[in-house]
Amino acid sequence: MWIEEENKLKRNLTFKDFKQAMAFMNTVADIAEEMDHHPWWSNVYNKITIELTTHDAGNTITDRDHKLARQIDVIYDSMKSE
Ligand SMILES: C[C@H](O)[C@H](O)[C@H]1CNC2=NC(N)=NC(=O)C2=N1
Repeated sequence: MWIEEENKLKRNLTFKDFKQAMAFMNTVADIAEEMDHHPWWSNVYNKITIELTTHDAGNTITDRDHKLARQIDVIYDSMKSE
């Protein structure tokens, strides 16, 4: 699950394969645009590292980060069962 470190929420996710990781990123991208709140993330094959912090608040953790984190958990949990 998420850890709080260096004023960021951090989580590492693993997927079935690269395609599923990309599908996840595209789904989250839509949510991030709707929320106008965007992750810092990196992908290597079926693994994604995500860090959430709020730049507008001086790179601290705000409710916007927790809200996006919850949305990310919902999307990830829905894909794991695929
Ligand atoms: C101009 C734009 O609305 C702001 O820069 C938004 C965009 N996405 C953002 N994402 C994150 N993580 N933090 C922000 O403060 C933020 N601000």
